[in-house]
Amino acid sequence: MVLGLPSEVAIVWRKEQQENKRDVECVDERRAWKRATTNNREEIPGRLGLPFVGETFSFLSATNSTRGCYDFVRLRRLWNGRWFKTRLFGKIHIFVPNPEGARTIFANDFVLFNKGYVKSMADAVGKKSLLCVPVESHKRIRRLLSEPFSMTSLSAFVTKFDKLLCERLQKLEERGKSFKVLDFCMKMTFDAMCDMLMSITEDSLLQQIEEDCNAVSDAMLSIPIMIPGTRYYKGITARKRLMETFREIIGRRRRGEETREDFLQSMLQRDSLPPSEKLDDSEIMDNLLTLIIAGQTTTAAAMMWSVKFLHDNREAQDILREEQLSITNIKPDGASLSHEDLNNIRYGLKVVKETLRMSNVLLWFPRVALQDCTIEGYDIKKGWHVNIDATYIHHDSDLYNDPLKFNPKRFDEHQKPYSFIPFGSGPRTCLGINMAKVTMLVFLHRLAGGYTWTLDDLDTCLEKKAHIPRLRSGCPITLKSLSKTMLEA
Ligand code: HEM
Repeated sequence: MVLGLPSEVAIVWRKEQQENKRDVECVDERRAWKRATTNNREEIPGRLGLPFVGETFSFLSATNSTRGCYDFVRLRRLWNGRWFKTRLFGKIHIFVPNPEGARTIFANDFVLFNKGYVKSMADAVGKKSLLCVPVESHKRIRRLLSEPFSMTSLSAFVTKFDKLLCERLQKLEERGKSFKVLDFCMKMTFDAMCDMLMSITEDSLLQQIEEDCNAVSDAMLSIPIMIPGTRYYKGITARKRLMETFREIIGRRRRGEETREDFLQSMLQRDSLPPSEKLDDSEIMDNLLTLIIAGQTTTAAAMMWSVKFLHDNREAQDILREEQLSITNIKPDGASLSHEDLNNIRYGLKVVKETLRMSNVLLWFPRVALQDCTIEGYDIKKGWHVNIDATYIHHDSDLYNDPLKFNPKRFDEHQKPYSFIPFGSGPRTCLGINMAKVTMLVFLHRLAGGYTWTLDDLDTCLEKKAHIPRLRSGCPITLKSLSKTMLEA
């Protein structure tokens, strides 16, 4: 296979996964035949390897390669069929490959399944984080956090994000130099989120918070030993600094020295309400940190993939551009994008969905079985890790015609339930789903509606040691304003 041509699909394993599908189906057929003829309840196949170690080294090796950690899953499926088990870091893992299995898990979240408790994660983001709290607190905290993320509450965010984006894109175009889309989107999403959450706009403070958030994020899946120099140590120290900063801001607001219209203010306004209707300070602070970490890298990676996919698919890019121009052409020059305008970006929304389907920002969603149970006829033991394999589901040719093709129009039709799950589903559905969508829509609107771009590095390798698939190159592009492109044409 020749790599690196612009017309090619970005990631090798995607293509290979598809090519391997027939082989995987053969393995599945043989197993189905065995099941039918022997009348035995079949075990999930797979290699557990040595106690504790299992296949951990193969997993780490895939994670450390430019093919990304999903390559580990792809290969095992090829050997074992669609359902397989493996042992990683001492725990048995099952990868659940279909919408029916996904539905069973989502529908029983907190009852039969829960997120696995990882000590380093709770230490880093905090025990009161949505990612770590038990079911009773989760319901309350989630309800109270949700309101500022509803579509109607995001209007102010849309206007601010649009303004910031326009300024920064214009500067980059005027400079005329190549820049990495990934870095640009990481900064954009981080700055916009800190503004929306706590009205922080000062550069030096933003930089400090970003560095600390990155350290916390790195510590989330590290070995929890407090030795100076380790990822865990750096993360915990960064967390302390962040909590101090958040505490100071909360203090200033409480003393009336500062009032803003932002997420934090809306939480503090509940101070006089009964405990069930408000968050305490540690809940507020842990979740401020959680929102930044959960929202920044995911959204930025998706934005980067949209640029790559649109570059490789000129037809989709042209349709998208036409739609954006039809919106800007009827607005006064320089007018901001309103929340209502976003409702008219219909093709753009399909581009967002297709980007999320193809890029699988979160490759799989991990859960632990709280008791013995069955999923799709397979016995699952208490303590096993069951991973909803969104990547496989999103590339299954039984669910998506020609799944490797970037084809936003496929979303003209409704998808089968649980076959499109980039934001998960059930009680743990992504809290930032609306924010992620509007961020991507505004970005696509301004980028395709104002510029053309060249991709300056055709390398399709993935970043090493990353759990979110991102191009190793960072997707460098050079912008040209549409007016200049038209003059030259
Ligand atoms: C394209 C961008 C995004 C994607 C693909 C994404 C995806 C997801 C997924 C799949 C889950 C559920 C995981 C599971 O079931 O285990 C999730 C949870 C979550 N997301 Fe997002 N997310 C994105 C952006 C955001 C943003 C912008 C925010 C916040 C501002 C955010 C905050 C959260 C939070 C707090 C949770 C945990 C919810 C809970 O456990 O109740 N996400 N996200």
